Amino acid sequence: MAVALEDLKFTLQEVLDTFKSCLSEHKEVFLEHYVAGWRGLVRFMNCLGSVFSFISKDAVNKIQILVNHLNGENGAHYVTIQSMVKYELDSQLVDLTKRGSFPESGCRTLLRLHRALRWLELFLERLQTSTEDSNTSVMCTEAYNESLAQHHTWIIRKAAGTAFWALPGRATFFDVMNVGSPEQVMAVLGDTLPLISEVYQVTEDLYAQNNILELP
Ligand SMILES: CCCCCCCC/C=C\CCCCCCCC(=O)N[C@@H](COP(=O)(O)O)[C@H](O)/C=C/CCCCCCCCCCCCC
Repeated sequence: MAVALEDLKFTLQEVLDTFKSCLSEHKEVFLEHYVAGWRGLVRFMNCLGSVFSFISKDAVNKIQILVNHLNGENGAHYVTIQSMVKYELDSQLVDLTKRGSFPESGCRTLLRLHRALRWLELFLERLQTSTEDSNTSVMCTEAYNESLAQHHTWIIRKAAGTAFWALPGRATFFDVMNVGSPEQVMAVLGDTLPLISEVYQVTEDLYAQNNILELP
């Protein structure tokens, strides 16, 4: 039986390794590794239960759009996020003010994942400073309200808010990360966070310089 990549067992270490290989020495972000990082995260979410499947589906859909660009005839332009942005803007392949001809542009699709990466950064920051009594649903909701929620419709915010209450407690959450004791989880989080933050910031700066942070 064929098993989808997203259904394989998650280890946080793998995601760490993927984000490590995301940045070139010139701070370019390799799209292939960026997408692989998201695939790892979706695997993690799939371990948390079917209540998250509407989120997972959207993420998988966006990952697939980017993979299609990477594997398409213009794939050479999609090696890094920088080359993708330049190519799509120079070739006028991006809807800049309202949705129209290019609903699957790499720039708008990646922007959605990029905003979600900010949620992840904020959530992991909270996890890293959490204690045994901390509530994962509260941490997740706070991180969401400070980031992604601002870009979502009321109905999505409600659905996401409801799903967050189904998150397992901190101990189970750490188990699913599959890296060992809580101390080891903290150590891996300490390694992971700066990498994720750097990838986020490089992408944010690139989008800001090109004035494409609000693509429809
Ligand atoms: C290291 C381990 C700890 C944390 C692991 C977290 C794993 C999270 C994995 C995936 C996160 C999902 C990313 C979701 C991308 C959402 C993109 C988006 O904003 N899409 C909306 C806009 O798209 P367009 O309509 O403009 O094309 C779309 O409307 C969204 C639909 C689905 C709902 C999205 C809710 C996002 C909640 C993100 C938090 C996930 C919480 C997971 C629980 C751990």
